[in-house]
Amino acid sequence: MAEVAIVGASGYTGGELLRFLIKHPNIEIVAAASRKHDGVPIHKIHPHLQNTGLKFKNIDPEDIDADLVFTATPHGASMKIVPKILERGIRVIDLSGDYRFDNVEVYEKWYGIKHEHPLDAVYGLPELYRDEIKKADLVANPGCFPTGAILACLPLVHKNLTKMIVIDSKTGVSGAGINPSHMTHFPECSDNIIPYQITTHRHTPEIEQELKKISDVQVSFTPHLIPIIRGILTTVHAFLEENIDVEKIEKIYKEYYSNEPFVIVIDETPEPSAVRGSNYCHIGGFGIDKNNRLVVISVIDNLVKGASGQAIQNMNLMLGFDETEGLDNLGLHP
Ligand SMILES: NC(=O)C1=CN([C@@H]2O[C@H](COP(=O)(O)OP(=O)(O)OC[C@H]3O[C@@H](n4cnc5c(N)ncnc54)[C@H](OP(=O)(O)O)[C@@H]3O)[C@@H](O)[C@H]2O)C=CC1
Ligand SMILES: CC(=O)N[C@@H](CCC(=O)OP(=O)(O)O)C(=O)O
Repeated sequence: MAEVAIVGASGYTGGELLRFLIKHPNIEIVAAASRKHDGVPIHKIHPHLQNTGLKFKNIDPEDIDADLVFTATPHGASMKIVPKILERGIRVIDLSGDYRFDNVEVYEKWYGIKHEHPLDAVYGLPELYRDEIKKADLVANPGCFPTGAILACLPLVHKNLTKMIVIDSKTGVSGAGINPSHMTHFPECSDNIIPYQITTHRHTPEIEQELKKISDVQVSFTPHLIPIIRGILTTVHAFLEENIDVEKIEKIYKEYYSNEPFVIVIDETPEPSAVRGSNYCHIGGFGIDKNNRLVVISVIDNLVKGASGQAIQNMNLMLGFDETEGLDNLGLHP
């Protein structure tokens, strides 16, 4: 059994880590850290996790003893915690944006904060960096929008079929975490659609960083908050450099993802409800119009493939388990 701990266990992604790890056959949870809920049984905050015997503990990250620690903490907080854990020889998967950037100046510009402890990390998208993740001490788990967007674009950029990609994403409200804000207040976000951070969202440079490593593409990104709890639907508009049939595009996507356990290229139009609660990404909805604009749609659950499920996929790779162990949940529909 491998021993793991979760910092930020009282939050939404912390709750999802607990949900999957409780059932993982090779894992023992040795600490569910929370500053606010010391001694409180986890079901008082995560009411679906009954009869686990686990309690939150206000434990200093420096005192955690485990084989691997998940830091499910906000950006800015992770950079203060992660180095202290790594210094003690414990491997870390950080769910925040703090370690996702190759260039710390890009991070500081888009996040608007100074990075106190830059470190080398592996970007935790198994579909791109599986071999590097296996050996990594620090994995920077990708952002939720970048996961859905990058997966929807990878086959195209690998084949160099486009230089211009416009990404339009709709997200569920749980993407904003457990603490309410004006935008996530029920009367504001229900029965409504809220475009936000137009041209300024910090996931733009993250998507661009990974796609530009493969080919020279320009990326535009706009997020919208929609009144669902979980899920991200991303519509990619890619302006094609050559005339190509949509059937050929579908074939390229199916071949590219043929060996991936969690990415399925479907014949139907993707809908977020089909991946709710699961670690799957569905890609489909292919079409090409008279302007040679290709449309591709991806869906993920922001809390699972967009965060905690992907983090467990990375943990499985790091600890030498089957990549799909503990993630065999097919999801819920409707
Ligand atoms: N929600 C989502 O869909 C996704 C989130 N992420 C990222 O994952 C991380 C966690 O997100 P999420 O679970 O939604 O966030 P939440 O706000 O729901 O939970 C974060 C938890 O971290 C703890 N925390 C906050 N500040 C600190 C601190 N300074 N030191 C230690 N613990 C702290 C809090 O617990 P307590 O006060 O009890 O200690 C809190 O419950 C964030 O970086 C987020 O951006 C990534 C992808 C998707
Ligand atoms: C609805 C909502 O607010 N969503 C969040 C996405 C958070 C996330 O997953 O990304 P990070 O891990 O990079 O913080 C946002 O747009 O900032």
